[in-house]
Amino acid sequence: MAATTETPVAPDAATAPIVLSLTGLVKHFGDTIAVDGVTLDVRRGSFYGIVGPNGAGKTTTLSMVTGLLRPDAGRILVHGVDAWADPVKAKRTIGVLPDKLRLFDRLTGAQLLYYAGTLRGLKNDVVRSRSADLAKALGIEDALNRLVADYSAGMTKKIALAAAMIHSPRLLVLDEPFESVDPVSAANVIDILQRYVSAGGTVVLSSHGMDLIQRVCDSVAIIVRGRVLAAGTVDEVRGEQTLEERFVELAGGRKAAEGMEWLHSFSD
Ligand SMILES: Nc1ncnc2c1ncn2[C@@H]1O[C@H](COP(=O)(O)OP(=O)(O)OP(=O)(O)O)[C@@H](O)[C@H]1O
Repeated sequence: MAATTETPVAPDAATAPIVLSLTGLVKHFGDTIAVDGVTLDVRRGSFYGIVGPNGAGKTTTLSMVTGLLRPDAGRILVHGVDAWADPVKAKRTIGVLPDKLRLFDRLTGAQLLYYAGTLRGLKNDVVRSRSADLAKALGIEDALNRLVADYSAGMTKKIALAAAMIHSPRLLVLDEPFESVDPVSAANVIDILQRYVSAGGTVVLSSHGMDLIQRVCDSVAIIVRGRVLAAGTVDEVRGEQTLEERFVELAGGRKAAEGMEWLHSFSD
């Protein structure tokens, strides 16, 4: 894909404060090193993409940022607050869309949003009006009174996204927000997020959608085997290539489709 003039502009490094700072993050699971010294800075007003192959450590990194997993080593500062020394203060400013959605799915969508909003200290009427706004923007108004357990995958993602945003956090950490979401809804969500970023919010998201990251994000980090192999503005990271080409290069290239002839010898 050719370079576009629409590439989002990264916040000015000289003036925009760092709202999320990761230094030397490490996480092991037994003998597996899931995250191996991740260091990243995200500035206010940034739309920051995290990409990497399956198993690269993206979810593990984001889970440490949002307080779901304790790091073995390293430091996370959210708006200058150490996320593991003072998690209550740090979490107040974050909205989280976790990867494995563990929602209270015996609640209706409206009840889930009510729970999310009141947990964050919002008054009843504020929760109700924001729930209505979010449901309308995400196209799930008709589903608000149905049990979340009965939602489709995309609808579940949307209600979780609404729950992450309802308290208008300064920083949104979204793990694969567009997975299972249809293209029209994804475009609506992007629109909402772009307006949020223009107003000074910050988005950090992981995704496998290289075109989407290249189009929407101003900055990106490519994580491979638990390490940041490239980070910076999207244009810095991709250089003369598309982001996808750069990603494939750093991830070790594509494997030639050799062998597997058995798959073409149809057994019936
Ligand atoms: N709870 C866990 N117990 C054991 N190993 C884990 C656990 N969570 C993650 N891992 C391992 O850590 C590594 C990184 O996983 P992670 O889920 O962070 O990758 P990812 O980049 O988010 O991948 P994907 O793109 O497939 O979602 C993988 O090898 C994974 O098997």
